[in-house]
Amino acid sequence: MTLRRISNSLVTRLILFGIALVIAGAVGRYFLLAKFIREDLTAVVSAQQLALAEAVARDVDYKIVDRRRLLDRLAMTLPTALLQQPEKLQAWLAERYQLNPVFSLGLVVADTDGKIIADFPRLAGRRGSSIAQSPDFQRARSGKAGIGKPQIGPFSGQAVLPMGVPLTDSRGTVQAVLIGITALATPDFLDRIAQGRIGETGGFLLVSPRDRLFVAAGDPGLVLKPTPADGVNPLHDRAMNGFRGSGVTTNAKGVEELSAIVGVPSTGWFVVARLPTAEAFSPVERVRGLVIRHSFTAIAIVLFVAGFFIRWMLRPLHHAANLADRMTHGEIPLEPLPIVRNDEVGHFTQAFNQLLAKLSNSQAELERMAHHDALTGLPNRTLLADRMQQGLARAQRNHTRIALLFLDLDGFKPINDRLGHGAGDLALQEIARRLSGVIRQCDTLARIGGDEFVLLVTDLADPAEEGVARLAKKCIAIVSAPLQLENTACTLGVSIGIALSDGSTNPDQILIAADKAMYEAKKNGRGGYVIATDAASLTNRG
Ligand SMILES: Nc1nc2c(ncn2[C@@H]2O[C@H](COP(=O)(O)OP(=O)(O)OP(=O)(O)O)[C@@H](O)[C@H]2O)c(=O)[nH]1
Repeated sequence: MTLRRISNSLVTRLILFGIALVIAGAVGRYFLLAKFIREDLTAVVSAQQLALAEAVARDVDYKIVDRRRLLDRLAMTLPTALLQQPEKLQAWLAERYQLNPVFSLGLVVADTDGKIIADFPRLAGRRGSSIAQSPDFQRARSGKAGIGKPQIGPFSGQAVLPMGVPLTDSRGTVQAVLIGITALATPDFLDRIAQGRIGETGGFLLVSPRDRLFVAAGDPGLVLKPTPADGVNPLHDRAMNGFRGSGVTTNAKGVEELSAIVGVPSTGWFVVARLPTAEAFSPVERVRGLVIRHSFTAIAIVLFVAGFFIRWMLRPLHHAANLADRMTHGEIPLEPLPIVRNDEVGHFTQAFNQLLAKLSNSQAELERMAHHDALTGLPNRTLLADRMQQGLARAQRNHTRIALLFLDLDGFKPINDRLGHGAGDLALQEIARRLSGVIRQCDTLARIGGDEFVLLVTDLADPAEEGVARLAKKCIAIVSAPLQLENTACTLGVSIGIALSDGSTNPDQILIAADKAMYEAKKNGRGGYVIATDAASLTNRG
């Protein structure tokens, strides 16, 4: 099979069409399915992230509020008289600290000048030092309680969160400042941020927008580091400006993340629950992989199964085309093709068979027209020649003789002239019918001209002359019987020339001899017959 034939093949085209459909379906599924799943996952994962961030933010808020309340209570209950008695103040702080050590790096009291007058637990160098320059001290000194900036503590060297509250006398005058300091790494403080994991690679961040730094993070290296500059992470920028909610963004390290942002009311901070989209949307990639693998499977099915199936479906068509080819080349006779199935191929084969039948009928009709006279339906000159050939051959083989009776009507022209051509046609048909009635089945009556008929008689029994003479008389009698044409009685006659042959002559010779004899009969006065006398010469002439 040549490449061209393969490329033109219906099977090849159907298979390619099937593959194209599979690929189109796969591409559609690859993009649409992935899009829908990603959208759905975004909604689901965002809701989960928000719930997680919400829980963590509430936890952080609770711990901050708890500390602030404790600090406020301590400030209210601290007797101002102790401010003048550092040792007692120190003992008072120790007692409170031991009762509730949430301020892991201690409680500190500074006088109005910023000098630390008591602290517990004691840290080297803390007592006696000045924190006058600290904004947290200054805020509390001015009468406002508040949460300070997360920072590295100057005495502990650890990341800490200071909280300050003013100590006032009965008139409301600030007498000192009480500061509680919590190490950010204190257990059960921000550890849900530091240790919390979302999925395999996600986690939490705690951001202070006021201070533009990370308060806590899953990555310890980020703690107290400044937040990214504006423009680096669009979602972070929005969060810094007050946005709370979820979205997909690319972080400072270039990783795409799905992040949910929830505020911590007591501090103005916000918690970020983040999960890289590569992990959040991993089902999308799995679905894509699945679609691609299934597409290959589908293509394999189209190639192997559909390929065989289509070949099987079209095999009858292929077979029918082969048979039709062979019929065209004459290798097998024209005959109906087998109808294998009642499908389109079967329908096509049936239509072909009907066309073939119609062609065969037309061919048979043409054949008949080529060998018969249209007016009378009798064999014409061509068929007569063929029959003569066969008759002569048989006579020679069987040592019998044949006779050719050349009949020319007498008085036919006047019928035409008087009654018209139509009546003449009717007369010719009636004569043909009458003559057909007197001949044997094996003889041939032909019409070879206007009013000329030839009767070929084979297998003559001896004496042949007597037999043909009887036949000629019978023909003369039957033709001469009156005719009724156009309600007019008419009479015709016939002159007959007869030639006999033993089979050694050719058809033309015997026809010429019979024709000549017919002219003799005409000359003799019409209505009779003449048997060619030069039968010997007919016999002998080659
Ligand atoms: N109606 C009809 N006439 C035909 C047909 N073929 C030939 N003829 C006519 O038949 C006539 C034959 O002429 P003739 O042989 O002279 O007729 P006739 O009167 O029998 O004369 P003789 O044969 O000499 O006895 C002519 O007028 C032809 O035109 C035909 O198919 N139908």
